[in-house]
Amino acid sequence: MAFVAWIGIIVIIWILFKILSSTDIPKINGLPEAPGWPIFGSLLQLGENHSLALSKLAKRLGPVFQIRLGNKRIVVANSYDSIKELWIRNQSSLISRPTLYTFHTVVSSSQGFTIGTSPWDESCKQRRKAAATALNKLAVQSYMPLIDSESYSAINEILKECEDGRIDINISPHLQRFALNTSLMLNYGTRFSSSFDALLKEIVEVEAAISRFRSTSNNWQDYIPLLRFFSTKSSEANSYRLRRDHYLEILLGGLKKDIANGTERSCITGNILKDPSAKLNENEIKSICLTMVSAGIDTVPANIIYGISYLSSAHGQQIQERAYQEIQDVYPDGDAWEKCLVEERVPYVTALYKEILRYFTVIPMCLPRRSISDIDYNGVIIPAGTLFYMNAFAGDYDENHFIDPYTFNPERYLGDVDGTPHFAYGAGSRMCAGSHLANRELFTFFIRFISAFRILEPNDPKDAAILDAMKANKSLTALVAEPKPFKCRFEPRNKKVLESWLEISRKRAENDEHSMRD
Ligand code: HEM
Repeated sequence: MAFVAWIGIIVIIWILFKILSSTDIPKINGLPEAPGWPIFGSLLQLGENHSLALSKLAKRLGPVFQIRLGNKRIVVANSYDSIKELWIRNQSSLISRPTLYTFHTVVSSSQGFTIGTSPWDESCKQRRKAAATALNKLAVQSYMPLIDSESYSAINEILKECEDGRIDINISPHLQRFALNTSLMLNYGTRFSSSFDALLKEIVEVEAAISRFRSTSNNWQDYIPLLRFFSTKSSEANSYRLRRDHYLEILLGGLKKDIANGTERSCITGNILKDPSAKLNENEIKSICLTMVSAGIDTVPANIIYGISYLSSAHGQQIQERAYQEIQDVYPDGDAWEKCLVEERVPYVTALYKEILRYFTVIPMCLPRRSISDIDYNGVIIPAGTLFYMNAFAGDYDENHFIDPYTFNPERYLGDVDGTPHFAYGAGSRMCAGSHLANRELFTFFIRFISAFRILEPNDPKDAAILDAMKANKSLTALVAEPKPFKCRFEPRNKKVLESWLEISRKRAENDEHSMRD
């Protein structure tokens, strides 16, 4: 009898073990698997820094392997070639996105999903199309006056604060405002006039918090349904959702009022709202607004801030001098300030921002995908419905593709460059829709900044920037890297000339303002 009882207990334990270790997709035959525990899968091994932990596993298991996180089975790609194979050659299969509990059920329950978090369906297709039209080359050129006035105002503020390079300053607030204003102007035709505006602070804080709910490493309840009963995350996420709803209402309400009064600026949402043929309903319009506000809010400033942090170092100063010389060679008469708005003709500065994008890869674990059809990967059949994670940081530091990847070297992007220079914008069918706009923002900013200032190390060495991309990230569990605080000095190269450039941009912004009101 006792023997039968023991058998019964063993069978129950075995069944429980099987249930707790089961996954949405069964084990994929032929693909290496990372070790894991019942219930948790590999969550415990991955810790806070998923990108780094997965890179270490890849050394043992090879560039592509399967991993179990709670009850989800995920295929992870960790090398340049494997990402290209899966994300680009199989892009029609990898066109969808998964829905994850925290972000999709709690954070997004009122304003809908952003484009970047929407599974592929007819509505997502329409929204992506509308966003892509509003972000194509021609459209982006028409937004350059905004980038002109926003970069003018950031540089003007820094000039006022820098005391000709004598004091150490923290430039983050100026650059966050630059990026946020650009997003808000593009989307709603509105802007903040001071870097310390309360609503600006609110938006930056809430978007950063929501970015943490979107990370692959911070939300165990996405993978372990049992935790949803105990987690305090849901109420936290809910409170950020309410705060976000509040400012989105203010922004959209303001634009609708401006349209009613005929005082609106030309902007993406305004154009959609006024276009009777746009086949988008209210929720889809809100989704696009949410996408535009959130997409560039942390990614663009993170790249600019990291870029400046590197340039302030001893090695960065050599890079600055080379960039300055190259700008002088193309524009010997000092008209780079103006010409950068209409053309991208300084290859070294283009190479510089590409290297910033690669070196800092501010979304180290790219936004997740879900496959909609089977994929044959080197003879292994990965079934439709599988989750895919791109370890973009690992791809961008792949020694088999990039020579000396840990060295910051813009020259790697001079001359003939592969069509996929890096994975900072992801890749394939759902690659970043705003990459052209972001590139233009980065180019304009660095041309103007390097023409305006010598960026120098701080007087106090303890405020110096950290140059290792991973170590310089304050928030490893967030979706988007957050630069750790640092200070540097800005010495105007030629104050008189700089003031004359600033005056031209200021006058132009003022005229725009007047012609809009007339
Ligand atoms: C340097 C700045 C930026 C970086 C590093 C960046 C990076 C990314 C990445 C990694 C993705 C996911 C791509 C994938 O799954 O393969 C993405 C998606 C997206 N980004 Fe960006 N982004 C930036 C700026 C912007 C801006 C300024 C906008 C628009 C105003 C924008 C709009 C979008 C949209 C709409 C998607 C979703 C695409 C889709 O799911 O179909 N991004 N971005």
